[in-house]
Amino acid sequence: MIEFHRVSKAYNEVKALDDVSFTVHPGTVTGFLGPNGAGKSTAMRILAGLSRPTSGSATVLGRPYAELERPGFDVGTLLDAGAQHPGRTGREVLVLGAMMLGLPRSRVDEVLESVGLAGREAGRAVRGYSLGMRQRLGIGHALLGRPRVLILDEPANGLDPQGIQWMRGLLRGLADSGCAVLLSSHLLYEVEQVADRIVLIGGGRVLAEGTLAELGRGRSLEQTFLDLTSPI
Ligand SMILES: Nc1ncnc2c1ncn2[C@@H]1O[C@H](COP(=O)(O)OP(=O)(O)OP(=O)(O)O)[C@@H](O)[C@H]1O
Repeated sequence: MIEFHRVSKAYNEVKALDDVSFTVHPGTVTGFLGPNGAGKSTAMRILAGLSRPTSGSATVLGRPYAELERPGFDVGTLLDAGAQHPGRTGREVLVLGAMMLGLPRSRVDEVLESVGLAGREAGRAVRGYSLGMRQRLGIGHALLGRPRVLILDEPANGLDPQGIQWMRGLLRGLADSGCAVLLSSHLLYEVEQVADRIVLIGGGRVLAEGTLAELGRGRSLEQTFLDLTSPI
């Protein structure tokens, strides 16, 4: 479970988040949408303990990230696919992550297999990876500890059609097994395929929240997005 309770974040005079409240329940994928600069990354960074809210609270499984006792097993994050050291191989990145969690090497092999990077790809340096391969590695890193909560910032960026289809199945399977998944994306068609609920933000405020059917009322998600976020 993820909960934002009246979260605000100001960067000097810029209000990146303004009184944001919403909940992501176990067993669901929640699409987190909004135009550029809406505040999605800021909200996800606060949730993952990388930034502090000016006021309000963001919690994972009932606690702020910093207070989780087993963060690597509770929550998996993909906030920046470019964050891995370019000189490390994909396997090394995951081995380091597994070591930090006290997991066996066999878990690394399982994850490499499940994200489609097993074999030769695992032994290549990350600097030679395409964006899609980096996203797969980042998703694998997030999944290492079999977390119950996933925070994914634009994970479909750079994935090819097979990759997008794979990720759809992966997220659906994780949610069906009880995970709470928060997924930001600008690929509205993709979100429409996989999300159970939508949180739409603009200018740091929640503009709409609900199931696709509740939000759309017969419109496509793209049309709903444009209707709610376009200046009048
Ligand atoms: N470190 C920072 N310092 C100052 N302003 C910031 C900082 N980080 C974000 N902002 C501002 O906060 C607002 C929200 O930015 P944020 O990156 O959260 O939006 P976003 O919804 O993730 O956008 P995008 O879809 O473009 O990734 C923007 O006005 C941005 O300029």
